[in-house]
Amino acid sequence: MKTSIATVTLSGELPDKLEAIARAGFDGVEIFENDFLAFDGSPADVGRMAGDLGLKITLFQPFRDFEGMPDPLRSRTFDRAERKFDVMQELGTDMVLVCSNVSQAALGGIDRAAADFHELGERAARRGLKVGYEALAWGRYVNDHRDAWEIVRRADHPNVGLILDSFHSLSRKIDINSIRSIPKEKIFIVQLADAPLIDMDLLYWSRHFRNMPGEGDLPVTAFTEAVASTGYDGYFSLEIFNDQFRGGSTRAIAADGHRSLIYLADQVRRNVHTPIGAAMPERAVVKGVGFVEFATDMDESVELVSLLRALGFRKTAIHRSKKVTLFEQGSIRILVNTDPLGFASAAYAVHGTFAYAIALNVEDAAKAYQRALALDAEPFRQPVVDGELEFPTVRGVGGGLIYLIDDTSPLGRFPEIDFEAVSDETGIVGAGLLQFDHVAQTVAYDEMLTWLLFYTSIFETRKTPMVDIIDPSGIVRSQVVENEPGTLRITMNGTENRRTLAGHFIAEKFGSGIQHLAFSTDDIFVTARSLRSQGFKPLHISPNYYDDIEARFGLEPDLTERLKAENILYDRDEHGDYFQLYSGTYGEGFFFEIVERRGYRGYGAPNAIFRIAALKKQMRPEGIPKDAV
Ligand SMILES: O=C(O)c1ccc(O)c(O)c1
Ligand SMILES: [Mg+2]
Repeated sequence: MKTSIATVTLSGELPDKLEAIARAGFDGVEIFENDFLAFDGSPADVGRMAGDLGLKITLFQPFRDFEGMPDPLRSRTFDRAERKFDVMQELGTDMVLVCSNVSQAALGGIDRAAADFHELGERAARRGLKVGYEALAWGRYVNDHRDAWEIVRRADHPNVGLILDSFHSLSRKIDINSIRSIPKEKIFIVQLADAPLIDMDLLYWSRHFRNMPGEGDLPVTAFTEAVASTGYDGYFSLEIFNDQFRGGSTRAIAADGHRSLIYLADQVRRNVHTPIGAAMPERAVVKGVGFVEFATDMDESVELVSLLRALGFRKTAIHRSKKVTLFEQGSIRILVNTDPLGFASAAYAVHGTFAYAIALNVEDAAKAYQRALALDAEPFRQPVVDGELEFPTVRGVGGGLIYLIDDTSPLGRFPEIDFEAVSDETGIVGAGLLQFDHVAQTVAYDEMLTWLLFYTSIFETRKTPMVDIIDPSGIVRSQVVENEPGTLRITMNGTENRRTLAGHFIAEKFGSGIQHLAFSTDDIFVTARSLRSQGFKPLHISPNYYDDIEARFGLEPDLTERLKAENILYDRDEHGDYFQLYSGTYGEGFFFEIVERRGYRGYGAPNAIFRIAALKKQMRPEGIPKDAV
């Protein structure tokens, strides 16, 4: 797939945009006229900058309100076009995008528009240029690619072709099969954008809420499949108008864009066997969370370890060459790394005690790694001692690590190979914790789409609709990435407001990362009792909560009493019941959760407000300012 992106997608000045676009790996760039007008240099300077970076200028755009104008406006639009052609020739691009007319002055009529395009084609041809016509979803007469195509067909000029833009076609639910019969040489370029499904005015939706393919809800893959079925082998160009992107990190947004196109090409290649993308292994099937590793130091590890012990974890092994201890319960493994050397200690120096790494147990770690790299994941390596394992590793949220392990290679036997078994003399008995239920990451709001695309493109997962979590100090957006069997569940909470619990965590931890770990049990009451006997102090939940849920769900008073006695939260969905028990907070707001699912598929979002209020109350003395609650 030949990739391109419009400068309008990114924030910053034109040179920064071009640099980020080249660095992300795009082949081409669409120069948006406003970016050029705001730039203090000649068209030739822009052309040279792009050329030096190895970027082809795929398009100059937009040229507005052209077709169907009555005289004398008509002759003026042709004069305007000639001026644009001058700029294009200096820039070194051969194509201009003409978007359908929105002017009140415009006259309708397919033949009139076709005649105008024929003449424009003649003028363009004299200079060796091409004209592409795009139907804006809100065009006055032309707002459907089928009509734009009919105009292009009747214009009947080799220098006039069609520009398809997934947003305009999909936002208006136009049958995309209509694309299949368009001759590929008449499709001059294809623009791609996704968007979340929001019921709003088309123009406003398009100008503010577009996002990268795979980040929204539109069937962009099916659209691209229809384009691919024509044999089209030109550029696929991202054109994303998004307020957040225009205020975001230029490089990060460009990188997301490139990833989105690789992933899209991979899906199209698999679905319709059209070789539009490079072959790569399938999305990795995750069988479970292999372990979570904390970075800490000797002093701070004391409190963490006592919390793990209170949760019923036993020390089972120590690393052969590093200061790393393995704790286990059920199939849950937690590593506590106090080694003064290496990445963990660097992560600790920046963030304090922190769950900085997570191992995903996949079917085939080598293949998963290959796919991650094909999708632009950043590889990570550090020296390992001879005879010890080297996990394939990529950088994850907040600069943390994602190790890839499997059961088919020696990687899965790391506890025997890299560790030496020890026996825990503390007499700790387990509390019935079985496995990781979910890993909750708190991320800066403007990184949520980045990580959503990262997880869903590399791993066999799906996203669930974003929900709003009510923090007493503001809204936190929550997005789940999970797989069908529930062996990988990641919740991402995003916020910009540092008075929320999530925002406080990001601010004090210097960035995004894992804020809580949830473990499963198959009997929450037995677990709660056993934890209590070992000195675990659950998060105290207000008695008012229990009066409310008794009424809301029609619970038996006896059950309500048991929940209240153990500070267990309750929720229910159409699949079953959910029970949640929380620890207090540790450090800047890290905590543990224990859940029992009886068929329930969600994450207890309705309980979040009560849980957050209780956590904040507990943190208040040294944590969040009192007025934050
Ligand atoms: O919003 C617009 O005006 C606009 C302009 C050019 C495009 O290619 C487009 O898709 C939208
Ligand atoms: Mg467009």
